[in-house]
Amino acid sequence: MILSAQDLTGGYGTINVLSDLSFELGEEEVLTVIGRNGVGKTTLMRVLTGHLPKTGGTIRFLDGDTAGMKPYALARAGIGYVPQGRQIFAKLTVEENLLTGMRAAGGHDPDAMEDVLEMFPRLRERLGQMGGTLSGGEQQQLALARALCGKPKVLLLDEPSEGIQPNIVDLIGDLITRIVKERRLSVLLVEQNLNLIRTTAHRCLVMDKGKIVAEGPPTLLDDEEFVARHLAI
Ligand SMILES: Nc1ncnc2c1ncn2[C@@H]1O[C@H](COP(=O)(O)OP(=O)(O)OP(=O)(O)O)[C@@H](O)[C@H]1O
Repeated sequence: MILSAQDLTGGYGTINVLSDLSFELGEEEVLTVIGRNGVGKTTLMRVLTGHLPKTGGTIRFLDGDTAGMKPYALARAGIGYVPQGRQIFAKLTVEENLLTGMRAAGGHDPDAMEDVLEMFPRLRERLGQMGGTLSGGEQQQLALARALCGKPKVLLLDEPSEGIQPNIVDLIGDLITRIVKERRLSVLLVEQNLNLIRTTAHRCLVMDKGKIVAEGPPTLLDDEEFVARHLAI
């Protein structure tokens, strides 16, 4: 087990969105979090990465309690995060964006950049281009590459398929599978895209009203009624 939450609560001010939420992410596991709009998936990612405070419960990463750790400390410790909407720096070049990923994790390792560019030939061709002028699919690749530049041990991805055409979604799926195999990473993936879940996930957590209400293999998604109940599609 590399990352876990036990009885986690948290949210915005006095509004608790997460309600006694518990899960465990195993080593080299791709664990998908599914659930309808507004059940708290992004809130969970933000609490796990220290961008929102928890109000109760415990988060453990690599056998240590993360209580009190700020986002930069969690990034340095090895929690990589690609937020919803990608949030790359529009006015920085692709290369500068990648360097911010390295610095956020506390280092400057030219080999890390080279390793990442080997996975993303499209970005290598565009190192000098402004982030904001990339296509949506290229921006998602940049966000993923930037997180990988920090050599994380766990990657938290919030809806990487959002607003992206199907062939790039397939590419992102291949990259996730490759990253897990080659870098021995674990991935917590918030996703609504059935194809991406089916091709990458080892296990699914189903979230409703701030809690995990079910858990099982991706074959859960073969049940249309289940999909209609728990996915926002
Ligand atoms: N900054 C905020 N202040 C107050 N409430 C918020 C804030 N951001 C989100 N919420 C509320 O928290 C709840 C959970 O939102 P969250 O974004 O975590 O859901 P989600 O499952 O990620 O949804 P989606 O699938 O639409 O991205 C929602 O009711 C939302 O309105």
